[in-house]
Amino acid sequence: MAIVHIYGNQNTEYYRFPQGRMFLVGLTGGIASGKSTVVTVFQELGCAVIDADVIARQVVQPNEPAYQLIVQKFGNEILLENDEINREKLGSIIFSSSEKRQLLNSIIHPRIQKAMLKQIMKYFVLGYRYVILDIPLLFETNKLKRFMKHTVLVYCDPQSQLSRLMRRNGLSKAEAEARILSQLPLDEKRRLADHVIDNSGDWESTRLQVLKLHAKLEESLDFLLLRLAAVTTLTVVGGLLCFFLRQSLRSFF
Ligand SMILES: Nc1ncnc2c1ncn2[C@@H]1O[C@H](COP(=O)(O)OP(=O)(O)OP(=O)(O)O)[C@@H](O)[C@H]1O
Repeated sequence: MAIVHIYGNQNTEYYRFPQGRMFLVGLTGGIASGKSTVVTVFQELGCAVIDADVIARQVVQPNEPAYQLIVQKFGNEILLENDEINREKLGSIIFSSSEKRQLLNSIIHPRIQKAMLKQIMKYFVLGYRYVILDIPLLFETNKLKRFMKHTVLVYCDPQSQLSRLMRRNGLSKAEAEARILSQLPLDEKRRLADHVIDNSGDWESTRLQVLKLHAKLEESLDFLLLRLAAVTTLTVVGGLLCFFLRQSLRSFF
C-alpha cells in the first residue's frame, strides 16, 4: 500500500506519493489553448485524468461543508435563486480584494486537495502508472507544481489562440484579447514546462504528440528501474528455489 506523506499547517495539507511508483503529471495551458482537446486524447488512451475545475465546482455545492462556510463569510448575496453559489459574483468579489481571495482560498483549497487525493488514491489502487491533473492555473498559483513529476503545457500560437477563443465563446477581438492578457503568457509558461504539446496545427498533429508523450511517460526511467528490480528479484528468488529444490531432491534419493 502507498505511503502518503502529508505536509503543511492547519490551513493547508500537501500529499506526496513515494517516488518510483505512481507519479503525477500536471497539465496546463492558456485559455482556449486546447487542454480539453488534449485531455480527450489521453482519456481515449485509457489514462487517468483529474479535472481541477470540476472538483472546484463540486466542493462548493450546497450539500458540501465549504458551502456553509462561504455563505457565512460572504453573505447570502453571493447565492443564485436555486441556492447555488454564484461563481461569477464571488469571482468579482475576490478579484477586487486580496484579503477576501485569501479567505476563500483558505476555505476551498484544502478541500480541493483532499478531493483530488481521494481520486489519486482510487487510481493508485486501480494500478495506473500515472495520473494527469488538469490544472489551468498550475504555473500561476505554483502551489501544486512541486507535487508533479512532469508538467505538460498545451501551447498554441497567439493568432490561433485568439481566433479559436473568439469563435468558441462568440467574443469580439478586444474581449478575447483582454481574457488572454489576464493570464500568464503562454510563451512564459513554455519555459516552465517539462513537456510542450503544440496545438497550433491540426487535430492529427496534436494527437500524434500526445501519443508520443504517453509512450514516454509510460516508459519513464522510474518504471524501467522498477521493472528491472522486479525481474532481478524474480530471477534471484527463482534461482534460489531451484537450488533448494535440487538439494532436497538429491538428499531425498
Ligand atoms: N488543433 C485544433 N484545430 C482547430 N481547432 C481546435 C484545435 N484544438 C482546439 N480547437 C478548438 O479551440 C477551442 C479551444 O479548445 P479547448 O476547449 O480544447 O481549449 P481549452 O484549453 O480546454 O480551453 P479553456 O481552458 O478555455 O476551456 C475549441 O473550440 C476547440 O474545438
